[in-house]
Amino acid sequence: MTVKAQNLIWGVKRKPIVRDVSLHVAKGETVGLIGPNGSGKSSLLRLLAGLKKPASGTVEINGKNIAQIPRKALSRELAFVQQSAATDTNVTVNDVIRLGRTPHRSALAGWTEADDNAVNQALDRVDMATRRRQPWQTLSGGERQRVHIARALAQEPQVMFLDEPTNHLDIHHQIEILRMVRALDLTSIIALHDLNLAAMFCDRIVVLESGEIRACGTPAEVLTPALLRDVFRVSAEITMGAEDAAPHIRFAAQ
Ligand SMILES: Nc1ncnc2c1ncn2[C@@H]1O[C@H](COP(=O)(O)OP(=O)(O)OP(=O)(O)O)[C@@H](O)[C@H]1O
Repeated sequence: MTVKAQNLIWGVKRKPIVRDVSLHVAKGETVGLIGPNGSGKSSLLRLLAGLKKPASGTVEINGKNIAQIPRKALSRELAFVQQSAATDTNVTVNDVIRLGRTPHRSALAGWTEADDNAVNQALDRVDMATRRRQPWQTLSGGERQRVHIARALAQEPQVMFLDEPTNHLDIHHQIEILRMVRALDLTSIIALHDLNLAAMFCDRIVVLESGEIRACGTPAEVLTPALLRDVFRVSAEITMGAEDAAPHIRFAAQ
């Protein structure tokens, strides 16, 4: 599914937070959203996913304006993995992931084999199949994060929005989760702080600065020493990978 944002504007009181953002994401693309703290990444993701209403501008998923799609129908198409999402404490891993099936179920229908398959697959994908009975409150931060990703996968969306999904994860699981998201046959937009991971796993990168798109393109086009200096205020050297390998950023200590 394609995602198309046109002239999105959103703010709080008199403070503009997302300023005239237009963006087109192709079907199957993995797009990284990077930018300094407070640049508007989470706000933009929430606008794109229909969790916030823009002051003006539109978001279309596969050509349909999301403002006109009922919430439940929208939840069958797109999933959102929040930054450290809260979950009811008195539940198991399995319970949390089953919630991902809610948009696919009607009030009268029972739990189906398709629901079971989606939950089992999601558990396998995040490497949590052996933990399905574990109480949520006993999980580590990284395990909770993986369970939230599994809940989104159980939703079987066509578009996935992930807000810093690698927070709390060890390096193995950071790479595993991003590799998996990229390999899924869906469109994904991921807010990330680790620029090298963004370069490794994203087809394109969008750079936000003070709520505006500062740059947009392939990792090699976007991640230049000048942009890193101007937007992130760091000195860095970029080593270009051979053929289609990702560029690698080496940050200077000062
Ligand atoms: N509901 C709100 N009320 C007031 N200010 C808000 C609200 N939501 C976001 N902001 C402000 O908007 C700015 C952008 O926030 P946002 O969370 O979108 O940034 P971000 O790029 O995701 O940041 P980070 O990298 O720190 O997670 C911040 O200055 C934040 O304080």
